[in-house]
Amino acid sequence: MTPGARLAASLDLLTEIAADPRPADAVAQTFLRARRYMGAGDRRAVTERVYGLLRRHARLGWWTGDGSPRERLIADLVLTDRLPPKAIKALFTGQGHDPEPLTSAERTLADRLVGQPLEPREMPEAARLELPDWLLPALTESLGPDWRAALAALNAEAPLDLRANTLKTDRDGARAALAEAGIKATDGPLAPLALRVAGRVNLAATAPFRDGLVEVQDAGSQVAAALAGVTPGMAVCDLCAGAGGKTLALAAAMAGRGRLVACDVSAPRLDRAKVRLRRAGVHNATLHVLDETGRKWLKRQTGGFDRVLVDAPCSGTGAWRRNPDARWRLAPESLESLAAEQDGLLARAARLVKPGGRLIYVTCSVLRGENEDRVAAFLNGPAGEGFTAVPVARAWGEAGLPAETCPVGPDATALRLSPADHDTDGFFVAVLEKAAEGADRTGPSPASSV
Ligand SMILES: C[S@@+](CC[C@H](N)C(=O)[O-])C[C@H]1O[C@@H](n2cnc3c(N)ncnc32)[C@H](O)[C@@H]1O
Repeated sequence: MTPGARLAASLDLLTEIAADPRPADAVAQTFLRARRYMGAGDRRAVTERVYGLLRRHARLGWWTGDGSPRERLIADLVLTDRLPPKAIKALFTGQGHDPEPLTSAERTLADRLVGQPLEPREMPEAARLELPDWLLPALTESLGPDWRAALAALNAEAPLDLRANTLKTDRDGARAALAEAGIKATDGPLAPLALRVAGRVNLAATAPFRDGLVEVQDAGSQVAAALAGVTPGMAVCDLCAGAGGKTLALAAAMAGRGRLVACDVSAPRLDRAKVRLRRAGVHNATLHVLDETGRKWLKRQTGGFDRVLVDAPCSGTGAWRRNPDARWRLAPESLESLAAEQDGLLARAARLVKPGGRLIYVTCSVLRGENEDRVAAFLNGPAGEGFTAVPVARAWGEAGLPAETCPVGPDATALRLSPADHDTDGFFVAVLEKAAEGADRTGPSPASSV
């Protein structure tokens, strides 16, 4: 494809993303699948341009007066690529697959932006930080004094992290298999099975992926799954399993022994999990769609599990690096309904935990209202009766994670991971233990330390 044709394809994809309620990566996947003629370099160029435009959405919107995808692209070529208007005109020829020539308004826009910075001093803070105005207070309150750096890191490109599948290999074995497939991987942060791949690769086409030696999973997500402290022989329920990212990690920790149940309200997501579990060589997992029948089945499992993982539906603010468009799809009402859903899931999960067992609450949100506040509400309410928060450092050690890498002190009862501080996606994890039968339940209020 010519450089102009790549820009035209980028515009088509951006326009489709703007019109589609699905997340950008799902739209991009469909878009690229329908264009098999595009080579690897073309795909990379188009994806990089479109994701760049999504990461600069508010700033380009400020300069163009919330302009069309075409105006934003023209502004991006001037403000980010620093192309002079003459060079832009040479790309927008209308010939072959190039975009249509610039209109006179578009020429004026390009001329006006020459020499301007992407982020001038007078640009409002929310636009500079690529945030909806209404979300700024909740984010600054949740992220603490370094919130600017935290937000900048959440808008950077994310690396590709893999988890070595211990049902089939170990980290060195996976690394060697990747190297044979031409992929260089280094150790990822915090998680002992994490491998980090430099640059963009077509992992799905490689033998180590097809043979189930590695799975795609952010290192922070690997830590969250590890903190469940699952061991072979346990009964484990992954209540919001989705496409199985954490289910796979739990299965590997169980080494094929014990009972693993993966539930979700979404049948298509569980279908994707089924494919991944098969590829990974997992044979001890059963999947349950939580429709009416599934819910009735689950009710009969009361007190049946050593571990129940609630990887709750959330705002996804911690995963903004991977889904830069997600920030514009959030609404204040959705945060309220998510909190209610999270409370409901915690209550449902609590009933499934055996005495002496644990409930692990995880989100990929950085917002207090979905994290510490939900855990405190649970522990202080009737559903959390008999539960206490386990210190993270204890759960860390029990999970076999090296003590020297534990990011929090001995008393912390919740873990927050972030791109700025830990080089992972943003995650929140709390491990909540149900008192063993006959245990003394008196003691300090467990919620006070969350
Ligand atoms: C954060 S995602 C799970 C990601 C998955 N655990 C992973 O690691 O790949 C949250 C999931 O919760 C599911 N969900 C939403 N409401 C639910 C409910 N009431 N019960 C169970 N699952 C629910 C969603 O369909 C979604 O798949």
